[in-house]
Amino acid sequence: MDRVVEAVPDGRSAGAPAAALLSLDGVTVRYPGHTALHGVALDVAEHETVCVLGPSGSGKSTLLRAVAGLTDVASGTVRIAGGDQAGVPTHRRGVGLMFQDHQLFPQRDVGGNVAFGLRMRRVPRPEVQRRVAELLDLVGLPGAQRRRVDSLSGGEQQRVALARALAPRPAVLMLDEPLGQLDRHLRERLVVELRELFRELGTTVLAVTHDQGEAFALADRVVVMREGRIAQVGSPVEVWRRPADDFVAGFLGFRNLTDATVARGVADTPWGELPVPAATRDGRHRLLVRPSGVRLTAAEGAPRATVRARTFRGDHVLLHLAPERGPALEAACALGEAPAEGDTVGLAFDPSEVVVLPIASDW
Ligand SMILES: Nc1ncnc2c1ncn2[C@@H]1O[C@H](COP(=O)(O)OP(=O)(O)OP(=O)(O)O)[C@@H](O)[C@H]1O
Repeated sequence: MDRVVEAVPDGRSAGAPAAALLSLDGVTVRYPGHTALHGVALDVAEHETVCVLGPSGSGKSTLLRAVAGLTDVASGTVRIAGGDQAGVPTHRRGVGLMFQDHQLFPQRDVGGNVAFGLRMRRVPRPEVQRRVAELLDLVGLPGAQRRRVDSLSGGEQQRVALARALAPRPAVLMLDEPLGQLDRHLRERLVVELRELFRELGTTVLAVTHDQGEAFALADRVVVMREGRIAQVGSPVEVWRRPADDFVAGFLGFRNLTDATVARGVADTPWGELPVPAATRDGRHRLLVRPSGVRLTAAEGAPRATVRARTFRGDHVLLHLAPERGPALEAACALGEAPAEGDTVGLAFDPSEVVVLPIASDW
């Protein structure tokens, strides 16, 4: 039963890692007429990669900007290596930035752009050339030193911006949608290479991305934001297996969510009765049933559903089901066993794939 999961009560404030290089404490950011961050607390350990996820407008970019000193902090503290950054300008914070709107220098060629931070730090020319070549290889633009920036596609420019941010090997590298415009194939390759590179360089990374897959592949810990607050912090596995609440579960793409009343290990739900993890207390709960916990069965008397659609998911098929009772359900099904659209199937539920969430959120 190691896959039985209960929502972690402290999921919203998962433990601070040791030796925080970057530390936010009670950080509030206000724009005219709008509070974008509400007392955010977050520690990022040295050498750690933390990815911030969340819906549009939840404050992800504002969090990065507050750390970088690009946005005023109304209250609270940002510390880097223990030092309070209040009043410290961006260029003295030891942070490397790659932001969506961070333009390249159009008058410089690719090599000149990547070398910029190194030249500012008076790194010797042969070392600059070596590092620039190495970084351009890494981002998939080998030998592009002499190319004009305006001759590059948007995706290529993004790769140059990434190389430029990495070049000075900053203490904290901050990335806002670093791979946003790249095609999937390149993104997947770069995520793996970036992770290796960050490990090798010992870089501490705070990144914002819309792409869950990217965040989960890149991060040691993910932060899920909601309306200017942290909804959950944890390792990708923790967050995936134990979403702190309904919001996080929904944000991760889980659709099988329902209110339920539990008595003696059985939940009364709109889909009928289903078994829940043995440790679940009796009473009202919010339940998440993972698609892998919705099984098809030929058993007599099982609740029935019609297959509305099937989505190919690489190693399985996601079935979109219309149950006779209750709202739509998603079920993960092995490739060779997927029923056809329009088929009627029997349903069974696996309690080890049922997650018990808090009934109400205090947002
Ligand atoms: N300069 C500004 N003035 C006023 N409001 C702003 C400003 N910048 C951001 N906001 C607002 O603050 C909130 C948080 O914005 P932020 O850009 O941090 O969100 P985000 O999570 O990064 O969104 P996205 O994923 O769309 O980039 C939003 O409601 C946004 O409209």
